Amino acid sequence: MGSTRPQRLLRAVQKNSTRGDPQSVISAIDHFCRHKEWAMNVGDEKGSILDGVVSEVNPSTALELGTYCGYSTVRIARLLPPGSQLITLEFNPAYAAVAKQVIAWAGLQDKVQLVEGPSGDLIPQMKELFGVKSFDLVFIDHWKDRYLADAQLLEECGLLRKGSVLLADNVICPGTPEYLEYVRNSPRYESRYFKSHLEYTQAEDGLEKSVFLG
Ligand SMILES: O=C(NC/C=C/[C@H]1O[C@@H](n2cnc(C(F)(F)F)c2)[C@H](O)[C@@H]1O)c1cc([N+](=O)[O-])cc(O)c1O
Ligand SMILES: [Mg+2]
Repeated sequence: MGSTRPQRLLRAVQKNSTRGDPQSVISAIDHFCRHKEWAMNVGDEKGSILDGVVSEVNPSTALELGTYCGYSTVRIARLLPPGSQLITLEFNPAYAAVAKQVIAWAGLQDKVQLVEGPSGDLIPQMKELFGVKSFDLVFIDHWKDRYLADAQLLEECGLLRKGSVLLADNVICPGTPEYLEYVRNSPRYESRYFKSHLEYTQAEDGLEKSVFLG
């Protein structure tokens, strides 16, 4: 059984970065994806926009939908203040296994709770499983046809408060048209588009930042 791309990405991290140094892990993944094998990480260009929003929000509780190999998990967790927590949801056990090792290699395992399963089941359990009152920041980067349903589920479960920030990847490429239409037209959100490029390419893509107004 040959290796998978996530496994090769993990090997590149262990070979080309320093244990306990998140920035070196980020650089090793970006180098691997730019020069060896493309992978669907948010990447360095959109990643800088993500960093800016994380720093601005300075969340005590953050949620990520779609861990994949843990690249954006590391980007977010490295910026979190002491005592804050990032919960990241991953559906695919093989991806979760790789992400756990990437997060541990970066030394960020104490700030991150990686939970395996479908968002539809897990989001309603956030309060009872982790004592979450509400999320200050949600980074949405999972299946594009789940963005809208999961944003509405977060609302319905009372997991958003006045000022909670949703940051969505890929709103242009591959695109999330119904989510975009919702957050841009709903009176419950103040939404803004950050134009960028699809990771490691020159294609247009961007992030949509939407503040929940309560
Ligand atoms: O399809 C893309 N991303 C889909 C990403 C999907 C990832 O989210 C996980 N997930 C599914 N449900 C959950 C939850 F939350 F339920 F646990 C987590 C999946 O297992 C997968 O690891 C994509 C594609 C391109 N591209 O250029 O094609 C570029 C990108 O940046 C992309 O993100
Ligand atoms: Mg993405």
